[in-house]
Amino acid sequence: MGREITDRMIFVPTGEQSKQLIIEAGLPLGSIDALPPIKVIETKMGGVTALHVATGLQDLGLEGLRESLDIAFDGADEIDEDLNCIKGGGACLYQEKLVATSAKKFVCVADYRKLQPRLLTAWKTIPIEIEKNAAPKVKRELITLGSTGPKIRQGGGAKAGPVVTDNGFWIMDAPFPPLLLKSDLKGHDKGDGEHGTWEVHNLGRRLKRIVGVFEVGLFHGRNGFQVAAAGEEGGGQKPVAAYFGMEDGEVEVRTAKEVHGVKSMP
Ligand SMILES: O=C[C@H](O)[C@H](O)[C@H](O)COP(=O)(O)O
Repeated sequence: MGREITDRMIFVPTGEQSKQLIIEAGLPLGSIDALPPIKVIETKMGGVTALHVATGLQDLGLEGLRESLDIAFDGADEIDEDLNCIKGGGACLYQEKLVATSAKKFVCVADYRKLQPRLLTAWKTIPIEIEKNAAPKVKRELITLGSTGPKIRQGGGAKAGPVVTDNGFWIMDAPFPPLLLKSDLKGHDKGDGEHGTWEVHNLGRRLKRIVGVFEVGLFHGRNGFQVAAAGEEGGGQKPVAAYFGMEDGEVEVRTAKEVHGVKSMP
């Protein structure tokens, strides 16, 4: 893509690292809270004509709507056969989820080691962003839900004490047994933790309900195709496609099988 095209695009980062990459490449930098308005309205106030774009105070008055991103690209720590993802290995999960769900299409790019039949196969923990005062309570609840030995991520040699995210929160890495897909569910096991097993979507929703949890590093539920088919704006947490760099240098592409419209899912 030449400069004549990229200069007319806006690049929105998912964290500090990608922000620096965009700046260093000289690409137009945008921000997720400043996407262009869908329409510009002209109004008169006190005889003065003003262009009311869907920004700032107009948005607080819920009068404006912003454009969705056309496409979001990101990596993942693990991806299963249904394109559910674990993200947050680099502690950036919230902004990544914000960008993915603001994009009509989220495309995942990863190497072959990230592709596993089920989540929590090679990557053993779910990164969960938490408010630090809630850490003991969140840990207790995670253990109740079946997590064995959830731990607050430490900065190691780079920082004394816990890793602090871009949002000022901590990361709790929670191990769980490998997560089931909906197609795995049979008999009495609903994948709701009762039999020691969780289905991805069930666990993602359950973790998000814990008070003190800011965001969960499971990307599950709908993809962008399903959001569009439901007549909604924006995107889903799951990628519409994943590109895997294989060991032999080839690229394997997996595209989302679910394209039907589904409402009221994350
Ligand atoms: O917080 C970090 C993100 O979820 C990354 O996308 C993920 O950890 C994969 O990173 P990488 O492609 O560098 O292995």
